[in-house]
Amino acid sequence: MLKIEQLDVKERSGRYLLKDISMEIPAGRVIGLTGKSGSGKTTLLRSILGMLHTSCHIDAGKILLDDIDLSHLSRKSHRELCGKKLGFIPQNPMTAFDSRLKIGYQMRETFVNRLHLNTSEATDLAKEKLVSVNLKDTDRILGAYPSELSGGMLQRVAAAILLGMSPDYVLADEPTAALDEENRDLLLLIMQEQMKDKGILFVSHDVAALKNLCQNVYVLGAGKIIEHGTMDKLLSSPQTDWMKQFSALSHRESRGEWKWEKL
Ligand SMILES: Nc1ncnc2c1ncn2[C@@H]1O[C@H](COP(=O)(O)OP(=O)(O)OP(=O)(O)O)[C@@H](O)[C@H]1O
Repeated sequence: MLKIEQLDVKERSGRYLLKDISMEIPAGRVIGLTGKSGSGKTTLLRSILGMLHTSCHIDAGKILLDDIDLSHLSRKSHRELCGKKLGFIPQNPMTAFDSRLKIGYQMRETFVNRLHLNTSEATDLAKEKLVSVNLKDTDRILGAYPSELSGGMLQRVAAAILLGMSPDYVLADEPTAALDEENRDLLLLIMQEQMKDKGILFVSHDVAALKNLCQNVYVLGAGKIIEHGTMDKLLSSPQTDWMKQFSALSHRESRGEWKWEKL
């Protein structure tokens, strides 16, 4: 279980970026996180990953990963957990890759260093996982530089690395936001079918994805949890202004009149 208990995060001036956040992400469940732009979603993911900017710090509370408290770990110990216990799917996969190195080198190095495989085992694992995310032309993908692949392909390569690492918990930061419909559906299917034993925290504004994938959804507003429940309940009886607006827009979207833009 990944459990967050009464977490407060402050920036240097003393302003709270997160206040009294508590949530549970059990293994085998997908928990949604949504809310207005600037409400603190990325700050929460960064807190869990141990990647807060130096101008911010955890001021109170705990982040328990199977009983290890991450809130007081050194960056080095945190990094060791990342990959094996904790994985991340970024919004923009381009930022996850080194543009100067071929995909094959980056996949192999990750598997060699993190899983202690030899080069040939790492190459085999890379190929197997690329095929599992429907990138079947593995030699071409492994031989390509990141800039030679589309955003959807890179997002799938990032998913293939994650599947190879097989961490227990996955943090996904609006992973479908930059994808076309086909790649979006494919990524959601990969998460649903191939990551079904993981605990996933899924940050999104994608109503259909939140509805279909998540058992429980938390709504953040100005650094606090302002609502939570199933997506169906949040949409049918929204309590806060933001959720009322989100619900109204999502109804229009489902009739094909509206495309998502950040509220
Ligand atoms: N390094 C930082 N130093 C100080 N304040 C920060 C820092 N990073 C983010 N913030 C502030 O923290 C608040 C939450 O930002 P955050 O990026 O977590 O929101 P978000 O919900 O992820 O937004 P979006 O949906 O636009 O990605 C904002 O007020 C932002 O200005």
